[in-house]
Amino acid sequence: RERLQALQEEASSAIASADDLDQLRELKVKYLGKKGELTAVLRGMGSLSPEERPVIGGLANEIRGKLESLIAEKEEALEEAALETRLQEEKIDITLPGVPRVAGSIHPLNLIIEQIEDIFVGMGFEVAEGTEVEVDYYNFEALNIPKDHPARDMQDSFYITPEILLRTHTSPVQVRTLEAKEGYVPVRIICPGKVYRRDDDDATHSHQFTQIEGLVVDRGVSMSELNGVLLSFIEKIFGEGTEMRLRPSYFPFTEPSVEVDIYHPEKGWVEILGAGMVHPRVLEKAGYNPERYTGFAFGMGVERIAMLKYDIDDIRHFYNNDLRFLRQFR
Ligand SMILES: CNC(=O)COc1cccc(Nc2cc(Cl)ccn2)c1
Repeated sequence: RERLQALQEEASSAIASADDLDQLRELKVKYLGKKGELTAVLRGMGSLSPEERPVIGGLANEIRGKLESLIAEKEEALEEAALETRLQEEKIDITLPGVPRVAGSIHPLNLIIEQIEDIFVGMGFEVAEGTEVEVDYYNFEALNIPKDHPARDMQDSFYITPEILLRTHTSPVQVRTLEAKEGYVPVRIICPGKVYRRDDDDATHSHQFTQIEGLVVDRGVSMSELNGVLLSFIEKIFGEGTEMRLRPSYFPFTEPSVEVDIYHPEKGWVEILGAGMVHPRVLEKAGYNPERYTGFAFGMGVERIAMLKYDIDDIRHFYNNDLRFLRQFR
């Protein structure tokens, strides 16, 4: 009897002080398991007298029941505590702002190039591209720019050898395309690309900039078609109702030549591109009979268009890769 009492005391306090489920499980095996201490007592009952056996057996079973419910309560309490701990540790504050996904974005120059390409492709133009390193013939000679013309001076162009240079416009691509078309019409192309000039580098000039030229050659192409194509382009880029005007100008490769202005609400009339009817000598050199075919061409600086459209004050922003600038074009 005393052994049972002592065992109950010992087991009850051990259960009460168990601080995790594993300990509790060990106690369950230790006291109530097949080789447990209580089971051992029950086995040892053979040595008791017949009148003592039922009393001790009853007491032992009573103790077993008590210990089992103590363990069950403790188990529940420990599970409760474990859940509470997890709820505390794994708690998340759903009102916190999400983690921003840093996404890339298209460079503003490429944005504008894509817009301009889409507009002209919508008017039946194809996009033609070519190398940035060119030879003198295609960059100057073929465009009716004679050897002694100022544009060919060393201070204006980057020469690699006396015959090889960085192209100063994308016109060479136009000429090469004309040659490839071998006199077939219609030619309707636009040529975007990087071009290089030795101007000094300042807020409005950069050694490297991006130009887009357009060219149409067919039978009976007229200045009025040029006018219509340009007006349609300007309305799409700068918005319906944008006013356009043409001023007489001069380029060696077009005759007549014009400079095209748009009316900017703050800046007034600003030049955005040059154009003209393709000079007969340029057609001839490219294999087109100027008696039979006529054409028009135009050229624009993409940075200039972008600066006007997005109100950018310094062309160098396009090349400094300052994220504060680039992020504005997400
Ligand atoms: C920024 N202003 C400009 O870039 C002005 O560029 C222009 C103006 C007029 C014509 C052209 N291109 C051209 C091309 C051929 Cl193949 C024949 C005749 N002309 C480019």
